[in-house]
Amino acid sequence: MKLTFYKYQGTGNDFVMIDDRNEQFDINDQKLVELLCHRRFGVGADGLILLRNHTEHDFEMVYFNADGKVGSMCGNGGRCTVHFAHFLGLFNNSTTFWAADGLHEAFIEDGLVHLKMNAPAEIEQGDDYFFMDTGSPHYVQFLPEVMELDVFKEGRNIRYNDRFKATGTNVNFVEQTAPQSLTVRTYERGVEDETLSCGTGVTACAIAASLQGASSPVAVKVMGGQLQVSFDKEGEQYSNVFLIGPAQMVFKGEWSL
Ligand SMILES: N[C@@H](CCC[C@H](N)C(=O)O)C(=O)O
Repeated sequence: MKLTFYKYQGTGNDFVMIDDRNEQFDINDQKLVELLCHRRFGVGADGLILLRNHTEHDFEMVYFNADGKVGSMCGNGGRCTVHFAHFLGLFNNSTTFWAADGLHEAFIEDGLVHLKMNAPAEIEQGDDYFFMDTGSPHYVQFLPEVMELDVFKEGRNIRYNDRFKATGTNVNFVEQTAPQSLTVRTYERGVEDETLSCGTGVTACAIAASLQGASSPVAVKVMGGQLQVSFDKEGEQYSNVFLIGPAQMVFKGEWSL
């Protein structure tokens, strides 16, 4: 039996994408997801996404991390799934879809996917960090010269500290390069390594930057490209948070089961 898949990338965060509207994929097959994502024995990806039908919305996105476990929200994966849904003809101009953290709206304009993100319900601010959930949990730390940092080592230290080791967190290191511009590098839980981009992470970093004076939109450079985050802010309440950036179908393939 053959499994048809599409390889996607959004600013270098890459995914195995499967049209699973007939629900043939066994979501409990953690080993298969892990193998498909494996960079030597499989297709290679940071995560795997199933596009499924939804009773009230255009589609549902089911996201798995590269470790094979069902994940929380993935912002870049969401942007890629919107592109894929448009490719499949599931919407024309704008769409609504269901994901792990609930409802999302999106549209494609000038080749960029605009994905509405769920604003964090609360934001923890420590001496040298922010922590919030933008669909996935994110620890955010500002520092100078982020390109000099050993992100794998420093990210792993935080992800596996006493507070986070049980459920994990993603860890973002941010350099503010101009009042409205950030450079972000992220250690991702479930991949357990630095990835080239993390959409929910970039969203958290832009919100953290706005709490320190940045206004919307915030331009964010990541290892795999350029993203933008726009939002409305009233006090510490955020709404209309949009993650904006490119999404690309790289190739189509078949996996023999
Ligand atoms: N790459 C993602 C985040 C995916 C989820 C993350 N690995 C987690 O387990 O929290 C993104 O673009 O948001």
